[in-house]
Amino acid sequence: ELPAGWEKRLSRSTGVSSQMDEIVVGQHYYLNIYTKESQWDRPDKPADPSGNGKADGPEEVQCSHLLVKHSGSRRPSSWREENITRSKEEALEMVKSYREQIASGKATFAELASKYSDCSSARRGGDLGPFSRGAMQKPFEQAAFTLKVGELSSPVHTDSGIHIIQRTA
Ligand SMILES: N=C(N)NCCC[C@H](NC(=O)[C@@H]1CCC/C1=C\[C@H](COP(=O)(O)O)NC(=O)[C@@H](N)Cc1ccccc1)C(N)=O
Repeated sequence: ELPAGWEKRLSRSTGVSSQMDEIVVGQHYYLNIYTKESQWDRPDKPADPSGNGKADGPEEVQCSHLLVKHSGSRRPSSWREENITRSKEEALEMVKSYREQIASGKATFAELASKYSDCSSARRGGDLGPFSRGAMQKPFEQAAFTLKVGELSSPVHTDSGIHIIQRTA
């Protein structure tokens, strides 16, 4: 029997949580149901309800993003283009090209976002301002809260289209 406040879980995906060093699939780990912190070692005492607060990463992040919409976007229209018909594949190629230009220093994030982003935040160089969990679509949130400050995401797919995200704070 587990001490109170713990649940035994099976790690189905890699990167179960930031506390885990090695990343394995199919291993059991233990979840503190209060703080959502996880650990590999079987707990020998009741879970501590007062988390140390570092487990879930920052409460709030600030990001800029460059969004390329496609025919499958939930709203295939933007300030740039009334009716967006490009394919998802084409959008992905464009996003990869923008990412490469930014990563190589050929262009700044703000330059490309203000020219090419299909989001109204283009007029602010892609800046979305600060946001906490629960504001953005899940794939976007997961990527944003995993990035370190200054880091550039790989292409992120949401119902809006394909994003490159840069965490700025
Ligand atoms: N700051 C917030 N809380 N604003 C509400 C965010 C709603 C949220 N949006 C998203 O998850 C994606 C990722 C980032 C932008 C975005 C989508 C769309 C474009 O896609 P579409 O909706 O045509 O499919 N842009 C927006 O929402 C813009 N207002 C973001 C923004 C623009 C200017 C200043 C600040 C924020 C959602 N839950 O749908």
